[in-house]
Amino acid sequence: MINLRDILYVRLGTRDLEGAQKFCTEIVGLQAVERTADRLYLKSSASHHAVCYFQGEPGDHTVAFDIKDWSQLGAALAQLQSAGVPCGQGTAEEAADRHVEAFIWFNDPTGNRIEIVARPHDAGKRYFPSRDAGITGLGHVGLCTTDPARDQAFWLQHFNAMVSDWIGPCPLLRVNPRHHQMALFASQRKGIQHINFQVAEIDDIMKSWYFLQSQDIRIVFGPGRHPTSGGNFVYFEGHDEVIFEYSNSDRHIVGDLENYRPRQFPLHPTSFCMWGSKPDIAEFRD
Ligand SMILES: O=C(O)c1cccc(O)c1O
Ligand SMILES: [Fe+2]
Repeated sequence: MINLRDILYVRLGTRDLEGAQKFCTEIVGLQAVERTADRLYLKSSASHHAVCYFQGEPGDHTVAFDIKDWSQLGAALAQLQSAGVPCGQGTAEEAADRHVEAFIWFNDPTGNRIEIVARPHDAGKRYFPSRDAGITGLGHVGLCTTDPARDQAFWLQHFNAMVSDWIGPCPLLRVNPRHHQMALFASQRKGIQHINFQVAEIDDIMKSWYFLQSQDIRIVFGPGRHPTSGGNFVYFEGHDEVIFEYSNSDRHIVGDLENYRPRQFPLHPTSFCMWGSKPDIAEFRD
C-alpha cells in the first residue's frame, strides 16, 4: 500500500510559454515564480509550485502527489514494479527540475503519467498573486480515464485512495479527509480533464465569474454548486483548451469511516450542479 498525502503539482506541455504565463497570471491568478527558456513555474500556496509548463506537446500532462512517509519511496517503486506497472525512478536532474528531493513515476492503466514525490521544496515565501482570485491552493484534478472501473480498482489496490462519491461510473477519490484530490472522468483520451484551485469563499467564485466574463473568457460551467463535495464552482477554458475550475469545496470525510458509504449519483446534469447550471464539458454530459 502506497500512502499518498495530497496532490502537489501538475506539469503541462505547451508550445506557447508566453501565452501560458499571461493567462495563468492575469486571468487565473497564479504567481509566476520562475521562468526559463523552456520552463514556467506558477504557485498557489507556500509550496514551490502548483503548475509547471514545459516547452513541449500540449496534452502531455503529468499529475504529482507527495508520499506521506518519504522513506517509503523505494518501497513504492518496488511495489509498482512487481505488479508490472510501467514505472521508474526520477534522475537527480529531473528532481531538480521539479524542485523536489526525489520522485518516482508510473503510468496508470489509461496511460496517464503520475509522479510520487518525496520532500517537495517549500518556497519559503508566501503566495502573492497579481490578481486576487481568492486562491488557497491546488485542490484536485479531473483525470481522463478510458475505463473508470478499471482505473478505480488500480488506485484502490495500490494506494490509500478511497471513493468519496460516484457520478455514474466516475469516482471522486480522496487520499486525505478532503472530499477529493482526483476525479476519474470517462473519456476517449488520457490527460488532465480539469485543474481545480480552491478559493476561500463563494464571493470569490462570483467575483471571478464577473471578471472572467469581462475578459471574454469562455465559461464552460457554472456558477453552480456540486451536490457531491458541496462546493460552489465556476469552470472556464484556459490556455491550450485546458479547463480550470475554482471551487470552495470544504467537505471533509472524517469520523466513523467504517460506516461511511460513497454516494452514487446518476450521470445527469443535476449530479454535477444542484442549482441547475448545465455543463458545456464533454466528459460531464450524460
Ligand atoms: O467538487 C465536486 O464534487 C465535483 C463534482 C463533479 C465534478 C467536479 O469537477 C467536481 O469538482
Ligand atoms: Fe472539479
